[in-house]
Amino acid sequence: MIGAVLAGGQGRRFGGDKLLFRIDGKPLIAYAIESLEAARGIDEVVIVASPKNAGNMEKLGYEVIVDGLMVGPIGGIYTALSLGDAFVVAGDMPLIVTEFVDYIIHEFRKSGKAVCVPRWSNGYLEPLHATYSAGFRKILEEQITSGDYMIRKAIERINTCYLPIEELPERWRESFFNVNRKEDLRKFPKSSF
Ligand SMILES: Nc1nc2c(ncn2[C@@H]2O[C@H](COP(=O)(O)OP(=O)(O)OP(=O)(O)O)[C@@H](O)[C@H]2O)c(=O)[nH]1
Repeated sequence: MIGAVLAGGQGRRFGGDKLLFRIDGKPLIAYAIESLEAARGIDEVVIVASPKNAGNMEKLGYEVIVDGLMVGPIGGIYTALSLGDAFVVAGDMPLIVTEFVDYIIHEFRKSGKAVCVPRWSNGYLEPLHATYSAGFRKILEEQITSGDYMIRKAIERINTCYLPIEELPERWRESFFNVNRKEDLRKFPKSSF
């Protein structure tokens, strides 16, 4: 299983290159990478970068695959799946709980389904903290070709393994925390920002 970290956004709300923004001396994206590297279910971590970000990400010393589509996170997942089954996260999620990642990978394998994704009781999905099979790439391709880039719609077309978030340990929820704006860094406990 690949661990794929998406790094193709523009960071408009943050105002600049947020994934390289250093928190306690470490680039924001490194936090997500290290949490995935620690997961037992993940063999290799790859950054799925925009052509613009690829060089900088390579400099960090990680494996990079270039997303040539650039149609948003759905294209990042599509690119990651060219390498095989993947657990996909956003690069701006610094508090990923490794135990939760392993739980999702375990449930994915147990279910035999094409996707395993956490879901809130109001129906909201967390598709950037989910496991996808390589076979789901075909469905994503159809969705992208249709011109509608909503990941959710592709997921809802197939028989998916949904994990009810409210029934899981509450401490795992910090996994979903992501940095959109500079102010969000204040919520990041490790930061002295
Ligand atoms: N590979 C890839 N990753 C993407 C793409 N668009 C967004 N991402 C990543 O997906 C995650 C969520 O992105 P967004 O919140 O939509 O965009 P953002 O750049 O983080 O922030 P804004 O520009 O402020 O919306 C981040 O890790 C982005 O780097 C894309 O086209 N390709």
